Parts: sequence; C-alpha cells; structure tokens
Amino acid sequence: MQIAQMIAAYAVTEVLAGHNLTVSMPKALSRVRQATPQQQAAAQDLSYLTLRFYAEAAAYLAALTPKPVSDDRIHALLLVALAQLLHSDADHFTVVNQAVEAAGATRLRWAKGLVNAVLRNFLRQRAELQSRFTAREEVVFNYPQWWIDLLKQQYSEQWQAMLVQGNQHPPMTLRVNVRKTSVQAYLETLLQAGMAAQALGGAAVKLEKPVPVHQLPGFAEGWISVQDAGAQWAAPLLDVQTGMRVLDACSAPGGKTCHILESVEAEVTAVDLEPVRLQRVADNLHRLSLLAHVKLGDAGNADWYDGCPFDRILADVPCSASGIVRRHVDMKWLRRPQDIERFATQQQQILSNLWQMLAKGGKLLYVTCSVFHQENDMQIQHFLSQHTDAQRLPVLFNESDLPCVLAKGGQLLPTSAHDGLFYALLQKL
Ligand SMILES: C[S@@+](CC[C@H](N)C(=O)[O-])C[C@H]1O[C@@H](n2cnc3c(N)ncnc32)[C@H](O)[C@@H]1O
Repeated sequence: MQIAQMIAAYAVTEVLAGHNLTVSMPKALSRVRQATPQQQAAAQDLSYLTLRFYAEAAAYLAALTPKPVSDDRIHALLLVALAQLLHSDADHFTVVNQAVEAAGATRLRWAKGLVNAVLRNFLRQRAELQSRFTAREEVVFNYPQWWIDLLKQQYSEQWQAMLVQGNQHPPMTLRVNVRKTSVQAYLETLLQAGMAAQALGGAAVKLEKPVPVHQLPGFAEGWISVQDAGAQWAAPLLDVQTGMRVLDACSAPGGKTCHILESVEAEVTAVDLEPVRLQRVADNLHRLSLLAHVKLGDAGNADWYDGCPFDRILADVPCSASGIVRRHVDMKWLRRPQDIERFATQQQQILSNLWQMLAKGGKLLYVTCSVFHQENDMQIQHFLSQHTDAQRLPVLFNESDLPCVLAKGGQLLPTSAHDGLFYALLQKL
C-alpha cells in the first residue's frame, strides 16, 4: 500500500497542477515500475478517493500545518493518507505507517517526521477539527463553492442529493449487443461466471460490482459494451429508421454510434475531432462487427462534409461533464466557472453548423453529460430563438422500458442507476 500511496500522490500532484487524471494516472504509474497490478489498481482507487474528498482532506491538512507543506509530493501524500483515514476502512495505524514509509522513500529528511506528526495529530484531534468545518459547504460536500452555488440556484430541491450522488462510486452498466445475444442469455452467462447483475430495461445490465472489461464474458467477441444506462437513451430517442443517413458528429469512443447500428440497419457517419479517440470508434465497430464511415472532422465547421443532408444527427457535444463527475472526480477541481460559458459558446457553434447538414423533416438529438442549464436548456432556448425552421419535440422517456430520474425538459438527474445527461430533440421544419 505504501507504493500505492506514492503513485496516488504523484497523480494527485499532477491534477492539482492542472492536468487531467486520465493523463496523470498513466504517467504516475509509469514512474513506479516495480508496482504489481494489485498495487496499480490500489493506486488508482486512492487517487479517486483523494480527489473525491479533496476539499475535506485539504481543510484538515491546512488546520494541522501552521504553514503550507513546501514539497508538492509530500503535500499530496498527506492528502492521500487523510482521505484514507476519513473515508476508507483501512486500519488507521497501518495507513499512518505506510505514509511515513512512503515519505521516507522521497529522501527528504524532514518529511517522515512531518507526515508522522500530522497524521497522528489528525487521529487525536479529528472530532474537534470536524466541528470547525460544519458551516463550510465546500468541505461538507467536497465541491468548489461556485459549483455548489450554481446547483443551488438551478436545482433548489435536488442540489444536495446531486452533490452527494456525485461523490458515490459510479455504477458499471453494460449494453447487450442484441445482434449477437439477448439480455436474458447474457444475464445467465454472467451468473455462471459468478458475476451478480441486474437488468435495468432496454439492453442495459448493471453489474453489482465493477470488473475490468477483459474479465467480462464475450467482451472481445462483441456481446456487450460498457455504457451508462442514461446514455443508452440516445439511440432510441434519435428514432433512426432502416436505411437512413445518420451523422454522429462527436462520436468517440463510439458508444452511441455502435448502439444505433446494433438497433437498426442505417448508413452512419461517425465524426470526431481527436484522431486517437477516433481510432477507438473504429476499434469498437470492429469488435462489435459493425460498419460505419469513420471521419476525422470538426463538428463546428463543414470542411469534411460531402453536402448530402442527413436524416438524423446526433450531437453529443463536448461539455463540462458535470453530470458524470463521479466518473471524472478531477473535473470538480479542474473546471472554472468561466469554462461553462466557453463550452456553451463551442456547443452553440457546433449546433448551428450541424443544423445546415440536417434534411428538411429530419431530427437532431442534442446531448450533454452536464447538469448545468447554460449548456442544456438555455442553450436550446437560445438556438430556437435564432432558428425559425426548428421545433423542439418532446423527449419521451418510456420509463417502463428503461427507468430514469427526470428533472424537467429532458434533464436526467444522476442516480445510482444512471449518470446525469441532457437530451433535446429538434426537428427541421
Ligand atoms: C461526450 S464525448 C462523445 C461520446 C460518444 N458520443 C459516445 O457515446 O461514445 C464528446 C466527443 O466530442 C469530441 N469533440 C470535441 N470537440 C469536437 C468538435 N469540435 N468536433 C467533433 N468532435 C469533437 C471529443 O473528442 C469527444 O470524443
């Protein structure tokens, strides 16, 4: 565990310096080559734990140190150990001893003593310190204050539940490829493999415990894909009919492209701006034995477009990811309030550009994994005010088919069964 703490401290240091965890985690893992797969997995868990409860760990650390810890790695190591002491069931003295050993490995002579003193003081003073933080929402909820304030303003009834949900472990949900097997048959396969799971409706199956994908029976053969149940609404809402020309404009890694093609025979073009991510679309299509045109392109301009209108367009636009923060715990600390406006501007450009490519009578489904109104309902209201040839159709979630928790106007709230997503369906008049 000492090795896991060290790796997690590297990753947390990188995130606190402004880098994504998706980039920082592999970098941190590569720095400690002797780590076993178990230690690597533990390091990943510790990094998530620390970033999930960062504000709380940071508040205790500030209270326990008269001046900021000068070395970034020791600072991060203390955050990791405090997060463990606060939110894991690991033995307290083992956590402290391992953190002291990890500090020793840095060869900073003062570090072992400091780590030992801070963590032992925490164990002694925890209750007294905790009473100082009860009025600090940032510490209680573990989000930046601007994020809490925005949710309070936009969801006066649900904001607390949404914040709490964002600090839970995300569910691992599969989409059964109904071209290759059925939900019932796959549930039986899982049962035989000793993996408890539950059908959520539609093609969605939620695992009781997450597992690495390569352990899932039939993954390589394309029987299933990993996809949140909320995201599995996109394909049915888009209402693709046999033979239609469909554009998935922000498609990588291809979850929704593949779901559409598993459901209906259609001519799908999958576009994305990122070459490396686009390769994942091609890989997923191959694994699932599906065919689509895969194109590198910017959904915000038309230089890749052949001029032939699409019957259906899926615009799963880049966004703040505020609805999936439990999967991307670093986002809480990396995002800034001004990012929301920046995303809204980018989304507006993508939406207006794609609208030119939609056939008359065609439908465009706008999707985000955000819960902030600026990227969602306000975005669509603005679009409708600028485009008189657009009408908004109701998004009909048939909850007896695939259950979901809805706020008004196409907003799915994050729950234990699905992520927070927004859907708006537009038709061209
Ligand atoms: C929310 S993800 C899409 C997820 C995907 N639809 C799925 O279900 O697997 C957003 C994607 O938009 C891509 N993207 C960002 N800006 C873009 C742009 N201007 N044009 C096209 N793709 C873009 C990103 O690379 C990213 O892959």
